[in-house]
Amino acid sequence: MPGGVAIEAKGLFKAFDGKTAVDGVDIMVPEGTIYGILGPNGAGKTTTIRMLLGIIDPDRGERTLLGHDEPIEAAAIVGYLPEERGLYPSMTAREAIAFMGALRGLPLETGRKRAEGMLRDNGLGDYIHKPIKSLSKGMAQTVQLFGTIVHRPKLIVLDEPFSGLDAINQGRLESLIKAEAADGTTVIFSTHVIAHAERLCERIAIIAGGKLRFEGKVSEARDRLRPQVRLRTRAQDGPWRKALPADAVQTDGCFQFELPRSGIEPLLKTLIEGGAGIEELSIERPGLHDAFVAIAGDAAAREMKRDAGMEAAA
Ligand SMILES: Nc1ncnc2c1ncn2[C@@H]1O[C@H](COP(=O)(O)OP(=O)(O)OP(=O)(O)O)[C@@H](O)[C@H]1O
Repeated sequence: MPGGVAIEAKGLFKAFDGKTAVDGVDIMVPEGTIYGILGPNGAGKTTTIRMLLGIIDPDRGERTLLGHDEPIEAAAIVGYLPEERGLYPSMTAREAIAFMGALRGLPLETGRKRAEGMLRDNGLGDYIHKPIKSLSKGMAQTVQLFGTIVHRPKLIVLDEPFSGLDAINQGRLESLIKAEAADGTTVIFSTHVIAHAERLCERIAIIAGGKLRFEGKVSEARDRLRPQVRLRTRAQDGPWRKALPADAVQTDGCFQFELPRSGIEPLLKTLIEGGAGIEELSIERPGLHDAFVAIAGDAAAREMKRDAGMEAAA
């Protein structure tokens, strides 16, 4: 049913051995959209995903997955890539994919045919009958992803799917996610890299320290900040300067300030009439990174950067 809700969760709470991991997370994922769960390592993303899927039960809160109050009942129409990757090293790429499909109820023969098609279409045709242990880490991860979606699930859930992939394979994965969503599949993924969510997602949840900091449209998150104006003038001073906001910052001969509530036109009029000589003017809408900092704070944004840096160095 297009226009429906694939996942709805309210007030999810989970503690392990008395230590709170997730505290009051609400999530609403419209069908056929791409949804991101953003947060630094240890924020509670995996625990949230496990609760949404019914792998673990929340201590408090409710969730509905594809219309099921018991999420595990929807398992056959869900594809889940866990954060811990792993395939049987001796299985061939084709068998690994077909086997994962069979676990979700797909006949083995159908799985094998689809596996061959997916591997060929993605430049891995030579590896159909090769064992997993002969593949690179990125290739093995791609094979596991194919195994996750071979039964053509209605909902794809990917826990940190970009981790461990190089830039080219990350780009391929982004294209695959977009293609699945264009076909009407709902995709939800967790990440500590804001750029992936910014490029792909319609809606996001920002989680830090187990708490939900934001849930809603990416555009709503970005609209929490005022657009930024950059202005370079030929004249350095004049009566027109009084028209600039008091907190305008001047760096390298460029003024930077938030777009005034009155808009840019009254300011432009004063600059033009005052002979300031406009050499450069831009009005930029803040990106998701700036919105993340405003919502979750500098410390959480620094943790995200650190996590991404540690991963690149690994
Ligand atoms: N089974 C468990 N037993 C005990 N503590 C757990 C368990 N699962 C998660 N935790 C704790 O809950 C907190 C949230 O972990 P979670 O794995 O959900 O975070 P995350 O955002 O997915 O981060 P990461 O990407 O590092 O896994 C962490 O402090 C973690 O140590």
